[in-house]
Amino acid sequence: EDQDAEVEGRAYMAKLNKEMGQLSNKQVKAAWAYESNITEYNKVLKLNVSLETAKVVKERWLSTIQFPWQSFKDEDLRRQFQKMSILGTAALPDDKYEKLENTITTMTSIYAEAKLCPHGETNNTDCQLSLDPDISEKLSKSRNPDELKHYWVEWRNATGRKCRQLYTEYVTLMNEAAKLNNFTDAAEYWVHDFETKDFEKQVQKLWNEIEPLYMQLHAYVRGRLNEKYGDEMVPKQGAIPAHLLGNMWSQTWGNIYDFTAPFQGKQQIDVTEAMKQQNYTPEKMFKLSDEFFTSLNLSAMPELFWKNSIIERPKGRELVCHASAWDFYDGEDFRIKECTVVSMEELYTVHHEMGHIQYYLQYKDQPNVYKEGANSGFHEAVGDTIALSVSTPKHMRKIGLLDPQSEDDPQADINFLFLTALEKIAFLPFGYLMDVWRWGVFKGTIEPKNYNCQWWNLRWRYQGIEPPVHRSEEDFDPGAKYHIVGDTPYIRYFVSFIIQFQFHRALCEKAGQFDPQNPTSKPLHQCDIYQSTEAGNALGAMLKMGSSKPWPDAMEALTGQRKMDASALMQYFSPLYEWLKEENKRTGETIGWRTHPQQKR
Ligand SMILES: C=C(C[SeH])C(=O)N1CCC[C@H]1C(=O)O
Ligand SMILES: [Zn+2]
Repeated sequence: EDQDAEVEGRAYMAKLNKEMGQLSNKQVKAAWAYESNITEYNKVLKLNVSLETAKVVKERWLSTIQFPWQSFKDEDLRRQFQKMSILGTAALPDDKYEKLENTITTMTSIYAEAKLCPHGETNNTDCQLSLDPDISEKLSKSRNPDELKHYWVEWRNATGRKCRQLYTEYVTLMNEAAKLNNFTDAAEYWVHDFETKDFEKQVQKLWNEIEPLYMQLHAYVRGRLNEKYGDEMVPKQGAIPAHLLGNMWSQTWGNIYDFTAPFQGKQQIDVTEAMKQQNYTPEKMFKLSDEFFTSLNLSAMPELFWKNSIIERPKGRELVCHASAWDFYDGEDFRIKECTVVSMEELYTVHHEMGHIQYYLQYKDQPNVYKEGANSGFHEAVGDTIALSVSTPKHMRKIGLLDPQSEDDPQADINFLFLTALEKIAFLPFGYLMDVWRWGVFKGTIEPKNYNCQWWNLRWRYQGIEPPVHRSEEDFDPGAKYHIVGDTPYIRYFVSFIIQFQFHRALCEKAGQFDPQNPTSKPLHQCDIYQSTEAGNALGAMLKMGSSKPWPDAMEALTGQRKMDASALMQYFSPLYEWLKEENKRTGETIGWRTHPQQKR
């Protein structure tokens, strides 16, 4: 009868995939309606659909686990059953599931609707500044430490501080759900998705390999900040004050390129001004990205995408502005929601989100259960990999955002590598510590009474930054970051920032723009795979797999490697690494940060 069970199991799974697709479509539609227009009505609607869906999913799960799928002969059918046998948070009893959904929705709304008063205004009447675009622009452009401190502190008062209790409840419910799925805690449940034993060890090892490069970048940038803001504000051997790095969370430092660039006076490589002069619009940015993908013989965005996406902040309503890409699981409806501003930084976010949509398009004919990235890091890496080609001065000249005769001298080359390092290397410790903190919280090694203190210990230890003002356990600074209140895991971005360089190296090889036998003949950081159908076909073949095979198989299909490997990233940045070591030695910079977080007065 085993044979019959497998025959029946195959028919059952085919039907289940179809039904789960329809359920997902319904649930995503309700989530989209709410996140693109935050009203009480849409919140209730979204919650009801979630509850209803969870009930059906739990019922189906009870049938799924009846099958003797572990003994099925067909490996692929076993894999589908194995994935469907993990129920997730729907395993919670109805009232707790509703509480969990409500808690996440409430925290996300607090974050999305937060408004601040302008700095220096005494009459606090028109406090209507929102994160996107107003406050982000202040953090990016202001060179006034008091103004930067104002927005840094007030944002945390308006978001994290208001979510501390909610977050504690969220953690309890997440751990209950994890246990109902036979995981020790929610950390194990989240890490399970990577199907990689000793996953935490592997990412820790990757960070250790990259840390020396980060330390050199940190020392150099601190030197420039010390020049600009003085010894009092930026001690030469201390941690960097978090509010001076051009970003609300100090997670990427590209916005302070202007006064930190190694060779000043070189040709401008921040193309934001050129975009504005050429009347770039959000639509033009998306069309530019679409054309890059089609130049690789990958899929164009379908008409429905242009019709249903929201690519500019709509007026007169509240919405979740954090950029996102949506699969409606019906093979036709794919959308991006992004409060796009015209800037170079945002052009990369556009490519990032378009990479998600391209992945959805490539695996749209997979069974529903496989409509996901080989792992969640793969999904975050697609758009960024393309953006590594787009960002090259060579490509920017090709599309007219850099003037053609601009010099191609070694100093300009270092400047470009430095700008990319401010985005990619500066990010790595942040991308790592976000879930180190959350794994600790879920495991219970970080208790509610130490949430904020432990957060700053990690921020100090891995990023070498410190808060501009005293922090206490009245604050809840992790909650000032979208992914924490939005229940979105983050180690996926750390994985992405490693593997995107492996993908880039493999694609550049296929495009004839990199020779592994002679890596310096065509430097990896100057490679642009634009219009290479060899590269595009190889990328498409991997994307089409979705999660139908364990991710090492997908990685091998494209790169020939089966492991995450920092060597591609180190190869890409090696000219900068050498320059930074030389420069820091020449100027006598201290590498690292000695002083412990000073208790700010
Ligand atoms: C753009 C997205 C949506 Se998936 C994002 O959250 N990212 C992209 C890079 C890191 C991370 C962040 O903003 O913190
Ligand atoms: Zn993403």
